Amino acid sequence: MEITTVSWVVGVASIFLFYIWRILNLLWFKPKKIEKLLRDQGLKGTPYKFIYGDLKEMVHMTNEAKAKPMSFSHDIAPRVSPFFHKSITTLGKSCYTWMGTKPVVHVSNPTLIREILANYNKYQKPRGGNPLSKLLARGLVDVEGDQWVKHRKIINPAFHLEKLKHMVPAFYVSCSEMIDKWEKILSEERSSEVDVWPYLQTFSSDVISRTAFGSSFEEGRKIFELQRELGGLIIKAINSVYIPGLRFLPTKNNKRMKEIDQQVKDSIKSIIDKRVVAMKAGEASHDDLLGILLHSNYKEIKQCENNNFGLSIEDIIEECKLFYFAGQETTGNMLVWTMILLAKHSEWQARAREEVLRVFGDIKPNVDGLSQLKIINIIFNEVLRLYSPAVILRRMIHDETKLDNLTLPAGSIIQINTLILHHDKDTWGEDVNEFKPERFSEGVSQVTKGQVVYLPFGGGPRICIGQNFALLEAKMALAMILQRFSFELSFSYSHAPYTMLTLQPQFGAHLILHNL
Ligand code: HEM
Repeated sequence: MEITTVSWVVGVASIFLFYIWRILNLLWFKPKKIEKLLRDQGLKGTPYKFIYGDLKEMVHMTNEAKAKPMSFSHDIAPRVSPFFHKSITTLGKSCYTWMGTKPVVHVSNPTLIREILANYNKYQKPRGGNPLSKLLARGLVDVEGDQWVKHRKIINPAFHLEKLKHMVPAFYVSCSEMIDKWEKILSEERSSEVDVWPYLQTFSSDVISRTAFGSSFEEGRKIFELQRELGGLIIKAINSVYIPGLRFLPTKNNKRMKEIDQQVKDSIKSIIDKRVVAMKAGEASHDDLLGILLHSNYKEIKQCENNNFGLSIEDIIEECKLFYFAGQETTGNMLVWTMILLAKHSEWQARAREEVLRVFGDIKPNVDGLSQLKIINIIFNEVLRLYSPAVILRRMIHDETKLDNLTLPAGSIIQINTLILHHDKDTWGEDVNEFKPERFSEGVSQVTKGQVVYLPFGGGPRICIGQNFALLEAKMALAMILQRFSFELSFSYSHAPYTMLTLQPQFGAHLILHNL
């Protein structure tokens, strides 16, 4: 009896010690081993700190930077990415930091960046973070390997230039609605202060609702309002709590997030069901993103004569949700920074307006004319360099990988600091922090000398699928704005770029609009 009790106690103690060892290994010994491995290869980095890695310092530095606006300068990396900026400045352009227990290897060598972005099977999108972020966006951004090839092939036709032409009327209507609101504000006086940021957000959101769902625009708008609420709740959850596990409890916020997710899925499904019925009756439009996607999916299934080859309805729901998250905020941001920069650099605003008036006069902008806007093109290039909406690109390796002369352990995160690369003196020259659109006048590859150092839309096979869509939309909006208004910075404008997923003006974009 006693012997049985002793063996039972020994058994339980062994299991207990085994788990303690596994936890300690995961949280301490393994990261410390990785740290030594990276250091022994000559890479400098921050020392690993228990469980959190650099998370606490990152949050602290970000909060400190966010506490006050900066003076008007385009040298924004120290405010936007204070921790990564400091790490790269003090440890070198190639270094490592810690995201919890995972090493983050920062890569800035253009040849290695090219290799990472080209090999999408080896260097995959990071996984295993907060499961709540899955509610935000899945679809194309969240698949790998053959699945990604299949998704991208079916979705690609929706973004062909030929198809995008049909979306231009939706860009025009959404922008007219925004301009009407500004004209109403200015109806009493010739000039008025307007925070243009919320208007540009609504504009880019309406564009996606219209172009994604066509005639079901109003239903689409409601869906995207819910998605915006969901986005806010998710960011709050990710930012406010960093005690592992706590964010997954059934709190009021967490419950609301799941509720919205279900509502959004049900509503999109109902739009799709109606559309499929209309398609079968030969009455459906093929000119909006959903129509093109369903058509392309149907073709793929028919060609392969097997339902397994196409996307499921669940997949299509996720792609529709993704269009909103990937396309709304990014394009709104690009436009808001363009307006802020043109308000500050009035000579470029005048040159852009001159071009728009020369091409269109005061008539409605059309696709052919938009493709002739060269000054606006170089202005966008420079805005996307200085104020890139996506400030970092991340990849993860699942097996030990050789990158140049480094051996990177499985589970490492690879980080390409787009914003910091775009502000690197060694690449762009002494005037790196000046707004000089003319640097792009001979094209992007001329200024970058063909190197992979300019990545506002990412690069390689997984480059942004919506870049032509975004640029056409932004050109239409800017052309229409320049036809009607001139603008300058208001005294109440505070320069405070910061990231909430993408790069935004923290205190809005207060401009003085003048009726022309
Ligand atoms: C100025 C506007 C935009 C910017 C700056 C931007 C930026 C980016 C970047 C940097 C990536 C690559 C991410 C990575 O490699 O990890 C990306 C991917 C993507 N973007 Fe955009 N984007 C914009 C507009 C849009 C629009 C309008 C849409 C759709 C309506 C869109 C849909 C997507 C999708 C689906 C992907 C994933 C592609 C894939 O993984 O194959 N984006 N975007």
